[in-house]
Amino acid sequence: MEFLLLSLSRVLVAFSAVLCLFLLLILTFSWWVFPNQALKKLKKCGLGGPTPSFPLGNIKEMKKDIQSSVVSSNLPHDIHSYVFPYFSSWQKSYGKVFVYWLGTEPFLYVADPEFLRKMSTLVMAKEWGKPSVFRNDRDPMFGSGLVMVEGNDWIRQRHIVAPAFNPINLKAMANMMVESTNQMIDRWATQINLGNPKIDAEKEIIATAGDIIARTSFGMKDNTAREAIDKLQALQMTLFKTNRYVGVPFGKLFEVKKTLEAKKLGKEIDELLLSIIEARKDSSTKNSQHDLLCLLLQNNEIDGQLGKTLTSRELVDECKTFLFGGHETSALSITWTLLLLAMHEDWQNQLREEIRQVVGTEKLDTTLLSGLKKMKWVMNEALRLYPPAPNVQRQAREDIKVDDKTVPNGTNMWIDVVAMHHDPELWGKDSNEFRPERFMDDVNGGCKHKMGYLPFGFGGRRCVGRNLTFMEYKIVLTLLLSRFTFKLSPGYDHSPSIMLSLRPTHGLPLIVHPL
Ligand code: HEM
Repeated sequence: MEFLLLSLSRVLVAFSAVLCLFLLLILTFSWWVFPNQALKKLKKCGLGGPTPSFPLGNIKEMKKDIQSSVVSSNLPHDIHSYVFPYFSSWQKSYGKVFVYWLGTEPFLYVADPEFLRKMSTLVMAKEWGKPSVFRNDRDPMFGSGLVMVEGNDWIRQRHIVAPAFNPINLKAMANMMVESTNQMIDRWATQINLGNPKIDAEKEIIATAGDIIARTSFGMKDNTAREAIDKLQALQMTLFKTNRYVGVPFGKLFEVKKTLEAKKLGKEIDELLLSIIEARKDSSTKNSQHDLLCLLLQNNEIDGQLGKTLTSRELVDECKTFLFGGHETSALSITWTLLLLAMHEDWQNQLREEIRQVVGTEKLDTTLLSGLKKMKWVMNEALRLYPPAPNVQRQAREDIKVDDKTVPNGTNMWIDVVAMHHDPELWGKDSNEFRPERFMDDVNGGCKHKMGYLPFGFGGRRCVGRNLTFMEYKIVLTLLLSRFTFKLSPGYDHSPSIMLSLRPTHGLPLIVHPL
């Protein structure tokens, strides 16, 4: 018996030793050998950048730079070195195209529109990848929805999703937008009547945009949709407000609690959305409503005959993408505009006058909104100075040769939209000033390169929801400007920050007065 126990313990010791050796080998290869091979290859391909340390890559410097960055009080719109201090300082040493590392994942930084143009003439939309490291990390938020999917699956999904956003379908959603905005206006009026003209505009606009996207996605102010939006916001906090180590091998082990929390929230959101979708499929009114879900289900039926459909899983992921992507970005484009208009009362007055001339002062006729030209310039300028989506991402799925450089297959790409939108070489000396008239005669705002202005991304993967945003933007601004005048509250603290999207960290308090 004693002999048996002794033999068993020896086997266990030997097994543990082999296991440790195996783990050590995995760590050595993933933390050292593979990243070093990739680093050498990138250098050989002509791509330099800050030296990474393994296994964190350049994460340490990035975190340190964020803590020490200060927004310039003279030039409040010169935000690049504030929101991306590390990119701003690396640009000075390595130029507008270089490689940096998130853990053991190489990222090609691009702030040169000509480099981007050359790459995108070589790679078609369906051939681009989305960084696997982000796809994996953000799975609870976007799943395999249109934002993340690649190849033939992307073509199939885009083919079904894009028609839902055509102008005729969007027109049918305008009334829902007007109704939600009017409810916000009533709240503001009540608060002002009670003697409190200080409105937390960011919070209000985010809530209203949430209402609008719940209605445009699911047709009604469904509490289930509202609950899903609240959970998506909690998920965003969990994923982007923590000290996580994306790209670092086994990085999730540093934040097990947050990872599990994100998974749980993702699952709860999926269940909520699935219940809405299944109920709609069984509903007798499924074909008579004018919301995005109804349009997706209709397109699904038509395309089903060609064997191209969205599965229930994909429908859930699409709805999740609309709820989060469509809500947050649109709300921020309006919020940043309110900041800019509060700082430039002359533009408030110009827009008010345009509204009076084009749409009048009676009940809003949304078919007239396309005549609001100056409002479009203001929107474009706000999206330039404060792009809600501050970067665009891709991953190379083949070697891409641009002049003397080769971007190897598998390299992730981070296209720095904030940098390009503020670059004086592209926009001139006044690149950090609010000058909507630069868009008067040019949809690119006079940018010296047609790929230097990318608020909605580029190529075949450009944002599918932009027309919905334009309509929402014009409705909310028209109704607000027709009722109120506003200026910045003295308590406003200008500190934009990145939480996936570009947000005002401490909200936007405005002092609002009825006209
Ligand atoms: C101001 C508002 C918005 C901004 C700034 C914005 C920005 C973007 C950007 C930068 C991309 C990535 C494009 C690329 O990779 O080249 C994108 C993609 C996308 N957006 Fe938007 N977006 C906005 C509104 C919306 C709305 C309202 C919806 C839907 C309700 C939406 C749904 C999507 C979807 C589904 C994609 C993926 C498209 C694809 O990969 O084929 N977005 N958006």
